[in-house]
Amino acid sequence: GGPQVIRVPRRLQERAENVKQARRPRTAMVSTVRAGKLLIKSKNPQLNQSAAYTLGKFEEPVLASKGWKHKKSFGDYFTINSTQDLPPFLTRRCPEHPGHEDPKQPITFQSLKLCPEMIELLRNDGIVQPTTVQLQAVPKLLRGHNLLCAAETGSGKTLSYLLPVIEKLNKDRGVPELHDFEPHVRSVVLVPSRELAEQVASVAKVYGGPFGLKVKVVGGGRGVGKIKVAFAGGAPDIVVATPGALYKALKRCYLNMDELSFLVIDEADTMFDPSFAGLLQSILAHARVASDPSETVGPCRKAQLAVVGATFPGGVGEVLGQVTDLGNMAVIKSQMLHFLMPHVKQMFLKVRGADKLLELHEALKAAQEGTGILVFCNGSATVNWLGYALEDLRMRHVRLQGEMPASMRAGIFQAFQKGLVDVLVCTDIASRGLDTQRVGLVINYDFPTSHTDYVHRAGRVGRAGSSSCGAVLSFVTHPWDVELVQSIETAARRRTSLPGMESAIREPAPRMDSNEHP
Ligand SMILES: Nc1ncnc2c1ncn2[C@@H]1O[C@H](COP(=O)(O)OP(=O)(O)OP(=O)(O)O)[C@@H](O)[C@H]1O
Repeated sequence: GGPQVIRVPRRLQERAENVKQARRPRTAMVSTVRAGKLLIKSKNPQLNQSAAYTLGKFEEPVLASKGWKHKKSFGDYFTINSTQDLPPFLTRRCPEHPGHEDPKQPITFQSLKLCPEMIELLRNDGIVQPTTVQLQAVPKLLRGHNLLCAAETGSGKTLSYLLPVIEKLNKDRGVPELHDFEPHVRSVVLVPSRELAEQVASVAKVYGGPFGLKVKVVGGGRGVGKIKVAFAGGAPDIVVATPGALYKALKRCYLNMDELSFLVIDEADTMFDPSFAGLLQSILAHARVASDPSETVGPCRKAQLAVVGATFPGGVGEVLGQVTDLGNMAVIKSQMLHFLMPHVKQMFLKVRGADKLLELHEALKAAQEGTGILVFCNGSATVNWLGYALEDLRMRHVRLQGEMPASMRAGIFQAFQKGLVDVLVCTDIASRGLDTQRVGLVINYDFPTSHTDYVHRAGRVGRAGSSSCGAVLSFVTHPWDVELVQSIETAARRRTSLPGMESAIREPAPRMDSNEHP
């Protein structure tokens, strides 16, 4: 007979069509490109994503870096474009700020109740409007609170604690020095590297010096003699120190923290990292930390504690909860914490290990003369090797890594900072806290091994006071780099914070009672 006709019921037909739809590649279904600026620009234009496109809540983004574990992907690239010209932490107007009468007027430092001399000093440096973190932190510290302050890189955290510290030290001159042999220090700022200590101390001198406050800096690696000398001339008002050096000074009684009014722990996540945590606890044992503002006044006053940082990955809250009562700390957390910076262009290039030097050379040659460039490597050996390779290519640069002797490290960062040389090849030692207003380009020669390191390295550009927003160029070589790249790309496309860092501050671990310790 004739051909057999099988009739498929209409309902079944519809269902089959639905399945086909769902199986169709997503790119063919949803175009992520709209009119206007691109957020993600990929080598394959199909994978571009417009700034105007919003990803659905349950929609999985299609990533430009999807196949990057595969060898075929070498030569592929994509860019996360900047979507705004100004950094998010600059305040223009803030109608919600109490005491700010006219919401149309920009807020100035006047509204922060700093003394007129200080406001004048700031104005001389072109600092007129407080950043969001300064706006929140300064009043809290002036009122005597302990503070946990989490705000993005380059948002002006240094002044947010130094200004109230200086203001209060200036107003309250303390008791005259009685015991010369053991100088009493009134405030201590702890930072993880000697370069950062120098930098914070120089800011403290600029704004504390005119009020007659004495600032000293002590860093490790130079023997106890140097530490002793630093305190030989009597008690400084502000000591900026690395934990190792401060601990030595305390142990040998070159310094005493009995009359301490302020203890600041900057770059908190590094400081609470296992490599420093023990030392930090020993230091904290020398300080009497106030548990509320009423204890910070009077003859038996205790010290205010400020813990400051740009990244608070999971775990920090726990360690912190063991050294201080988190319940009594005022918490400031900026809205953009752990987000990719929207004002910085970030490029990712999948490149073979053997081609990295060539790509780096091209990028350095293409950069505008006079632009500061940081080239990050994951280890000291790579910094040294790359240094020799760049010498062969006659590319002028300086190097900074933690395994250099302290004498060699001295002055290197300043030389770069002053613009004597444009290229600094370094490890993550330079990613933490160093203020690099002149840096226009960060190059990840080696891809960082954590989100935290990516955020801090990228945070060396686009800082408050920088003239341009700058850019980040990352070389991606190994399959194990790819997952991190993919999660960064996903966060960019979804406009969310980087994963794994969200809850560290909001949900601190409950405080462990001392008698519960094993
Ligand atoms: N209100 C302001 N207006 C303009 N520039 C400012 C202001 N406050 C600070 N700055 C400048 O911004 C730069 C960055 O500040 P700072 O080094 O304190 O950033 P940070 O938040 O500590 O960053 P990081 O997390 O990288 O340590 C400094 O050069 C500082 O002088």
